Amino acid sequence: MPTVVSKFMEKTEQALHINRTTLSGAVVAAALFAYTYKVAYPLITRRDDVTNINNNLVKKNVQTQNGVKLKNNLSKRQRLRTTIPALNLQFILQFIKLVRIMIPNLFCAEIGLLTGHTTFLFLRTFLSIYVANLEGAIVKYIVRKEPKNFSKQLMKWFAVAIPATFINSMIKYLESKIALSFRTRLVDHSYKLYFKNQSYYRVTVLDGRLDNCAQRLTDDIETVASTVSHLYGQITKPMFDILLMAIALANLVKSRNANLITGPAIISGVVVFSALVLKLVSPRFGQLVAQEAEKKGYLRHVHSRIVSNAEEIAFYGGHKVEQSQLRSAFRILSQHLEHMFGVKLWFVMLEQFLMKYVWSGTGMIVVSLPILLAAGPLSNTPKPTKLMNLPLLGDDPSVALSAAKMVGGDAQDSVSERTHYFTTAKNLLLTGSSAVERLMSSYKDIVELAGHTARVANMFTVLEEASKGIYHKTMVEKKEKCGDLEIEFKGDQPLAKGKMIISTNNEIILKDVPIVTPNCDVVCPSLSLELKPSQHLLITGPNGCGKSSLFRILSGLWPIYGGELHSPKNSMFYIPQRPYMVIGNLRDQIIYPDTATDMINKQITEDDLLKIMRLVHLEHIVERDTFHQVKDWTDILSGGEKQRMAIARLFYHKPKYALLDECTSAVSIDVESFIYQTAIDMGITLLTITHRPTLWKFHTHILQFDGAGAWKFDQLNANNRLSLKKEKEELLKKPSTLETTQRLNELNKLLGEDHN
Ligand SMILES: Nc1ncnc2c1ncn2[C@@H]1O[C@H](COP(=O)(O)OP(=O)(O)OP(=O)(O)O)[C@@H](O)[C@H]1O
Repeated sequence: MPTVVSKFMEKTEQALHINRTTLSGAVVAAALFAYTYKVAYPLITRRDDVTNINNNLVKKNVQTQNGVKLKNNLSKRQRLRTTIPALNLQFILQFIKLVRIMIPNLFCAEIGLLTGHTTFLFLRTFLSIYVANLEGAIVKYIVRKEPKNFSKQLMKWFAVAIPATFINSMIKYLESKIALSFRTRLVDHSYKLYFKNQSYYRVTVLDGRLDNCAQRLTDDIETVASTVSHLYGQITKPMFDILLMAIALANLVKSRNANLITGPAIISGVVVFSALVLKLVSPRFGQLVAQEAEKKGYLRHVHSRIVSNAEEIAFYGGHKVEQSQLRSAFRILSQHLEHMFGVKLWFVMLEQFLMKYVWSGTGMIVVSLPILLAAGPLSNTPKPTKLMNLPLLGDDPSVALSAAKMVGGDAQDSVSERTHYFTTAKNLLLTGSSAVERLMSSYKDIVELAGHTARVANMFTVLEEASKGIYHKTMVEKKEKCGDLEIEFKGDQPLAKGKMIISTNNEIILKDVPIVTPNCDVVCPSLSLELKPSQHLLITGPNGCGKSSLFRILSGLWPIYGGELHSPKNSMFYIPQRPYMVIGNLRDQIIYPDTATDMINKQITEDDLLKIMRLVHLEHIVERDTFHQVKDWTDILSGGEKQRMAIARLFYHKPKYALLDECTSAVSIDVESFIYQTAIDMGITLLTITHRPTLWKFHTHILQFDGAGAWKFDQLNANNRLSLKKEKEELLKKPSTLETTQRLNELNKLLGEDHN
């Protein structure tokens, strides 16, 4: 072996015209380059990790209010490190999870598509070898000046072109079909999770783990599906190529009576060494693409905010601020891309150097070894090889003969025979090495896939957990005690220990239920009340005292951290101050969230809808636009019209309880009173948040929050009004503070004595 190495060095020195010292210097320089890269790169990414954490902290800091402090940064950083996407066990587990969604069983359509794709890939490998030989034969007949044979081969060549182009197109077609099929499976799965138990709300409000769910649901899923489909072909095809080339090459080398161990051993050694070097210096592509997706998502988010608030921004003339925010979001993305390009530049350079030059050089050395190390002029007449027997060469005897000559059939001319051997072996090696190159460069794609896989798999995990009521709101400082309320924590997360019970007698009962925000701020430590059907409740209190939060708790949107909530199933209908308008026609606005089929099943006709529209004084819209015009109703309807449309929705659904959150603030007082009376006549029990005293008379009970966690639940009658008057008189005697002024304003509104 040492003699082989020494001879190899000698030949290399001669070939490159350099001495041994220069050669050793080059090797040391290459090693130094690899080492520097390995040391420098982690430094770059370490800085990147910190930037990323700081960005996250700043973002979360803005979100956390009411004195909630940030948690220990160090443990966060450590946690972040462990979740950096890369080619590791975590990626494999996440990938298996996605594969089980994309290919649910062995008899699904995707397996059929993959089998078809594999068959076509295999056929292409055979076909390219066949075409290569056919081209060789064409060249041979040109050289021999045999027009008849030349035409015959050319006809074959054209005949082969038809299946060849068909196979190539089919490969592309099937790759796209597989990508779409995978995407459909992933999208179906994610939509199911996204809409299960209001997860779309929970992940945005209650959970802090998914920063931009829309980006993951669209772009990331698409990238995972198309990359997996592309990688399948990119890995399978080179494997076929390597296998077939290796068989052909082994037969060829055997024909030279050369050692079958040394050559493959050297090639394998070099390939393994290059793979190790590349792995060692490879940038964290997974992490980089995950960060890129996050930044793209943020840019998209800023754009969509401008679209949905265009009118407000235009009124304020806020284009400068919005433009600077858009620019800054784009700058963050472009800086990241620049950083990525820079990192890729060095890696691609090294990759090209190893794969294009080191491998080709090694290949040339290996195929030349049987010639260079031969003891004298070639004495053995090479035997016909198995290569000739391969069906790949076609059934034309002249082609087979030509191949036989190429691999050494012409014993009289040893120089030309050695040239033929070398050329054939080199061609086979080049095809094989380009296949290995494609396989190795797939590594980069796989690591990039890891980034997108991590984002999609994490999204599935968070959606699954959110639908089960498991949340992780990061950066919340433990507030174990607030007034009389103790919140129990498991690790970092507060435990929602309250009970939700379905009421069988249609009553709403709250027993010691605290109102706690998703940031764990306790707005009211304990609330108890009982409400029967037809007991209409008026809810009052200063801003931020928890009125709307009570509705969120009653609707089951927010978890309850203690006590018991009894409420009837599917019997509450919430109407906010700014009602939501759905995509669709006028009928869809009224019946939302019912569909047209639901409406037919309920035997409600368009005449009934027209009657409802008359009740809310919107019949002119039906006359103008009909029930079937699809328009952007959010922009077309005025604020008051939208509120009346939401009331039309209430009259259509006729729920047991209506949760009305200042939902008629833009409706004129006479129409408002009519609407309230109609709702009561329909048998709907009202829970109303309002500051309008004119609505007093429609309610039987009152719940008053004081803004400091205390509350009063009472019947609303003349006595009650008297007690409010008494409270006002006492307040007037006290020195004026912010609290007393606020309460006085509140009482004035309730008593209808607000003269401002
Ligand atoms: N999604 C949320 N995450 C964290 N805190 C929230 C969230 N929504 C509301 N809060 C906080 O909960 C508290 C009560 O809010 P709520 O909306 O119930 O007030 P409100 O009494 O309806 O006020 P207003 O009369 O102004 O509508 C406020 O301090 C608010 O900042």
